[in-house]
Amino acid sequence: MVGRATRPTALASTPGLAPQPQVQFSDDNARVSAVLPTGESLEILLYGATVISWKDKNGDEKLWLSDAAKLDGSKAVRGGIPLVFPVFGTAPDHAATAKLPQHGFARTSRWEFLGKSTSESAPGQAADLSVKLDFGLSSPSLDSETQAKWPYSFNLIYSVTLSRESLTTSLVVTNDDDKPFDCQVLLHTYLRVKLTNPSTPQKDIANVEITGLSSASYVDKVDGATTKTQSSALTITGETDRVYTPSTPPSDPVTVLEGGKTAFTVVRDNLSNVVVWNPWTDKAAGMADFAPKDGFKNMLCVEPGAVGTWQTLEPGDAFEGAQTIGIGY
Ligand SMILES: O=P(O)(O)OC[C@H]1O[C@@H](O)[C@H](O)[C@@H](O)[C@@H]1O
Repeated sequence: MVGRATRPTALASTPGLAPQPQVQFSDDNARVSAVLPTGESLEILLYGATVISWKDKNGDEKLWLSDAAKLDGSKAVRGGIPLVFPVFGTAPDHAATAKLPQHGFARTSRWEFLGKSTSESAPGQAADLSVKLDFGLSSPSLDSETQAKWPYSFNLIYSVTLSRESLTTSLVVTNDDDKPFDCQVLLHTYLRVKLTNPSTPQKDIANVEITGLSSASYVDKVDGATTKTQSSALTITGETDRVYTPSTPPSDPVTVLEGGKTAFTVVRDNLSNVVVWNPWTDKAAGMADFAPKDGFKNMLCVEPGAVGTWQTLEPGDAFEGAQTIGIGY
């Protein structure tokens, strides 16, 4: 296991040599943050290992976080990137997970910060660093109530890598038990829709288009869980809650366009589903931690996951899934 990292890192200097740029880093035992020498930054709560902020070099926030999100560990965070494990939604008909709350317990458990590592994008490119932050959660650290509801021995390692143009989040689930277990995982990413394209009159979700899902089948959760096929680019014009199973390789990006320009690309690794969610007016109004109430116009959840079926992990087996979100304009 990687040791705990030390507190704020400053520029390193060697007598006679110019200081080498380094990643600024802090850990106050509740949240961990990192800033690259080039200005990009990241903030992660230990509660849920929830990424709550990701900014580009200009300080522009890339993730949507509700103004009313609870950040004190009393409720799953409304925004950022909550982690869904071991069940997506609820599964009343799946005996082993039936007792768990919506989206499982990973997003409401306190994770351990395992450490950080930095790397150069290319040898000798010291100014072009990326940083990887690792977090862990395993069965003994769950509260007794949750342990009773899901009595399996498991280990989760969640790695969040910030580089100049992208954010990668990767989850490894290991079965440490002597019996198999079933699980689902999902990276519940709230992208911020901000439209900085000056030629676009309406600066919100009305001008967003999602490509890369054409011809994918999906379960439409707002239409009685019927299965449909996406015919063209997806636009958001009302409550949207869909579980896509693209037939294209996970490395083919799902692209979020704002006013015709690429705002985000989402590439999956070993995750066969993409959930697209926007609560729209009524659902947003019904969520106490959703603010402002018209915030649905500035957010879009694009959630890579493995949720269409159960991943059955035999003792000692591991499952790994990841997303890389690239920044467009
Ligand atoms: O309110 P929660 O538990 O954070 O869930 C938010 C949404 O998460 C999405 O992933 C689900 O598809 C939706 O059905 C759900 O409403």
